[in-house]
Order: sequence, then C-alpha cells, then structure tokens
Amino acid sequence: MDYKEHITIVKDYPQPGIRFKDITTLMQDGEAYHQAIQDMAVYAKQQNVDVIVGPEARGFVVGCPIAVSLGIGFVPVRKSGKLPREVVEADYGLEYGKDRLAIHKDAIKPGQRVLITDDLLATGGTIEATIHLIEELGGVVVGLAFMIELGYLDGRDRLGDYDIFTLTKYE
Ligand SMILES: O=P(O)(O)OC[C@H]1O[C@H](OP(=O)(O)OP(=O)(O)O)[C@H](O)[C@@H]1O
Ligand SMILES: Nc1ncnc2[nH]cnc12
Repeated sequence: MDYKEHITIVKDYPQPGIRFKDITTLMQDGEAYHQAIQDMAVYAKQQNVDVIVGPEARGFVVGCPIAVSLGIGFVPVRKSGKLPREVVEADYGLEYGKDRLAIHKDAIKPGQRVLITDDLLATGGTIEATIHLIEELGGVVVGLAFMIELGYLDGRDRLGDYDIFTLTKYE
C-alpha cells in the first residue's frame, strides 16, 4: 500500500512553515485504514506485547484498533488534567509548542511489555515523555509504532535506544 497517496499535506498549518501531515484522509478510506492497522498489528505481535499505550489524541486512533485486533489492552496517555484518578505526569516539547502528559498510576504493571503507538514521529518529544511515564511505572517499552516518520526532525536519533516501526517516511 502506498500510504502517502492517502495522507494529505496541509501547508502552513497550524503555523506558518509547518507542512502538516493529515491522516484523516487515510482514516476515512476503509481499505487504507484497515491495511495500516493490520501492518502495525503484525509488528506488535512480533514484539510480543502485553499492552498498547497511545498519547492523546491521534495515538488513540492508531493504538485502539491495534489493541482490539490483538485482543490486548489499551492505555491512554492524556494531556494534564484529563484523567480522573491518580496519575504520574511529564513535561514535553513538540514541533509547535509544549505541554504536559499524564498516565494513570495503576495502568501499567511492573514488567509488562509495552508498545507505544502514535500517528506521527516528529521531534520525538511526545514519545520521549510517554516512555518516561511508562518506565516510571515499571513497564518495559519493547517498540514504538507510527504511521508517519518526519525524517527531517531527527526524532529517531532522540529515541535511538528503542525499536521503531513506521509505515511511511517523509525526508
Ligand atoms: O514527535 P513530536 O514532535 O512530539 O510530535 C508528534 C506529536 O504531535 C502530534 O500530536 P499533538 O500534540 O499535536 O496532539 P493531537 O494528537 O491531540 O492533535 C502527533 O499526533 C504526535 O503525537
Ligand atoms: N508536521 C506535522 N504534521 C502532523 N502532525 C504533527 N505533529 C507534529 N508535527 C506534525
């Protein structure tokens, strides 16, 4: 599948100079969305994962269907203030701003094998913060899976110690 055919590039969104990769056009095509999730589920199975973690909001539309397809759990990482029970939190920066992420303290059991999913790897700030949260809870990050990699932002270098799977890459 040529995933780039299904991804729309939007110039100067949300700020001048950003070429935004819009996955909603991929998601609205049933065949492309299904294939993308299947390809990522094959990787998840290879990594022998116990649970999938995805950051709000686009990490949910990738991680939830993979978890359902494998019959394993999904744990949301949300922006600060959105989870109702006790959390651990981490600050992070991204291509266009900064924020704070949170995960429920009891969501990951020590030693669980975790796959982190998201739509896109840019600077790697979101995933670095997500890894920090999982490891603080004793989870073992066995893979990172993205639909899209922005090679020109060097996120892969930042996350060098982890196994990374991507469906398509923009240089
Ligand atoms: O590699 P990074 O530089 O951290 O950037 C990538 C992150 O940025 C986007 O999320 P965003 O924070 O815009 O939130 P959203 O999914 O709620 O739109 C995207 O979905 C990734 O999570
Ligand atoms: N260029 C981009 N397109 C879509 N989502 C992003 N998140 C961070 N950078 C992005």
